[in-house]
Amino acid sequence: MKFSTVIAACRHFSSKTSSRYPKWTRNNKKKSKVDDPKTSERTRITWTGEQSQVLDAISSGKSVFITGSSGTGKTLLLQHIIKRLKKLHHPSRVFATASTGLAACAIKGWTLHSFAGIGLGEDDRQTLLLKVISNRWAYKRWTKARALVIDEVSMVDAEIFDALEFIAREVRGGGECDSENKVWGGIQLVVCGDFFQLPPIVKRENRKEFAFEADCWGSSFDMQVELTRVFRQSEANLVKLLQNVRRGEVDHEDLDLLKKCCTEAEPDSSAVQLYPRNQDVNRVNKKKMEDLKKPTYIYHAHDSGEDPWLGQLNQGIAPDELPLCEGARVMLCKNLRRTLVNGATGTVTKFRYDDVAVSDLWKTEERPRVPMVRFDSGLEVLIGPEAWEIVEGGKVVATRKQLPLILAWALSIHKCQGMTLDRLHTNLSRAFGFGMVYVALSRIRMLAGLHLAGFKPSKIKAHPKVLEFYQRFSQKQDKGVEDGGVCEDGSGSSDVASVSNKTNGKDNDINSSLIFLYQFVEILTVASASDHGWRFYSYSCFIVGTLLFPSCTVITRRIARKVRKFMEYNIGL
Ligand SMILES: Nc1ncnc2c1ncn2[C@@H]1O[C@H](COP(=O)(O)OP(=O)(O)OP(=O)(O)O)[C@@H](O)[C@H]1O
Repeated sequence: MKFSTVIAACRHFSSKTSSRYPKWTRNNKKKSKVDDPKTSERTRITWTGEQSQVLDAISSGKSVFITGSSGTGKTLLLQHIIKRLKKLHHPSRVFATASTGLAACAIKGWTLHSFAGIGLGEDDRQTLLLKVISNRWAYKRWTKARALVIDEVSMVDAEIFDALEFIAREVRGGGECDSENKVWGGIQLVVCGDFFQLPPIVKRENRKEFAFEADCWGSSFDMQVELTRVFRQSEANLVKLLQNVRRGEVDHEDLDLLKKCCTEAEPDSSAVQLYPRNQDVNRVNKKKMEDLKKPTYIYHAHDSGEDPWLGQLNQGIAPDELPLCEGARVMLCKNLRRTLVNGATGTVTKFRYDDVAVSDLWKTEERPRVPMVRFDSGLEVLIGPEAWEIVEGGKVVATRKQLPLILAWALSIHKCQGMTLDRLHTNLSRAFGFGMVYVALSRIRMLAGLHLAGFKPSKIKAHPKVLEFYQRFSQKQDKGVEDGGVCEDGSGSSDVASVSNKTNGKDNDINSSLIFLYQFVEILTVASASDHGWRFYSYSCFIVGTLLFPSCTVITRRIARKVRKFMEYNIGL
């Protein structure tokens, strides 16, 4: 049999069986501590049954939709899923994205739009596809991806969701996986979010609003799971109140609880103030600055780049103009290091001259000053300017340089999604749209930490389509029809999920071996045509040798990974 025939057969088999399965890291018997489904020793997390089932499903290559009310650990679980996906596939082939910049920061990922290369995403899907194809970097990301994570899906509309699926299928069709007709082009998809929280901003009329209305939604997932255990709050009456607010159906008991939280007193200085509208946020922050009666330094952002991207900088997180004085409450709007992350709050203690940190900024000043911030964690740090970039087609098209701080006595509700707060002061009488009251209230840990300056029961509302979606969702779970239906008590459909996982596990073992063999043959082919042939041949001989002795499997895998990395970086495979 000819060598090329063997390759063709292997290629065919691997695409038929499992293009979305990982190639090199299957059957790792020795699990890392962080990835143990039950316990993560490093952070002392005990996963619930539902969370463990999701992790198992991810390991067996399934596409999963994870939902659940606020504080059920979706983001935490997602962070571990990303680590696991990176081990399963390869870090460079796993793309973590979120619909907003803040949510993207929480998972150290991209915004969905910038990953996809679809600009603002307002065109029809054919135009968006052309945009991706003409953008070398975006095209490469799509072809390279083995796994795609999308967080805060409640803010992604149905048409974008369908367009992305179309792009994935078209771009990857006939590629390495020959996954033309596979949904999402064979990418393992992990989508997370709570549709009762903030909805997408839909500018065009008649545009389908929610991602679950997308044509491809049903076929995109092997498993859909609702996490039901709330971790953020432990008080039973608060958990019940929030569950009812989420569904827009509060009773007298809930209203009484909320009334008890209403206060006319000035908020505690350590409480974060949340408002539905930016005007209120700016008004409160300005007034607080004035009350301090301290010399104020104004930091103007330095922007460079081309239109229309320059205009987009103003929609970003870093403010155009940042007034600061001693005693100002601030929040970090960029991850600086592991202990200083986006969302960390603190107080400006003093200003220091720092010629180096601000050498290319604020040159007009006699001597540039930067603020020293004491964060609530106790850390005191001098904060220098940072850069935010908008990248299109691998090219930086606009840059903003500014201090990575925003005033934080008050914040907009859109900026607080995903946060956990100990003390919250809010006026929800001007809330607009669905889910806003729920997002604001569900930030707090305890009722004692909640102070309401204004509140109207009529502002508590859930979207009828979302209610219907979750009703259908729980009916499916109850019947155990869906593959991945997981019930809180572990009954019913959870059994269906585990059986299906086991069957897939067996298949995966076979797929894994075949894919491994296919990769090996592929390496030999490339090796024979490459300048680095001698190196590949020696690696290959080693692989063949160790394959004959099963006890050497670990070494084989290490070598195999090394070969693959080498090929990726040197030959661009
Ligand atoms: N299995 C677990 N064991 C212990 N604590 C957990 C577990 N899962 C989540 N938590 C904790 O619960 C809190 C809320 O988690 P997280 O922020 O991930 O929730 P979320 O569902 O993403 O909330 P939101 O929808 O509001 O963003 C965090 O403090 C997290 O550490």
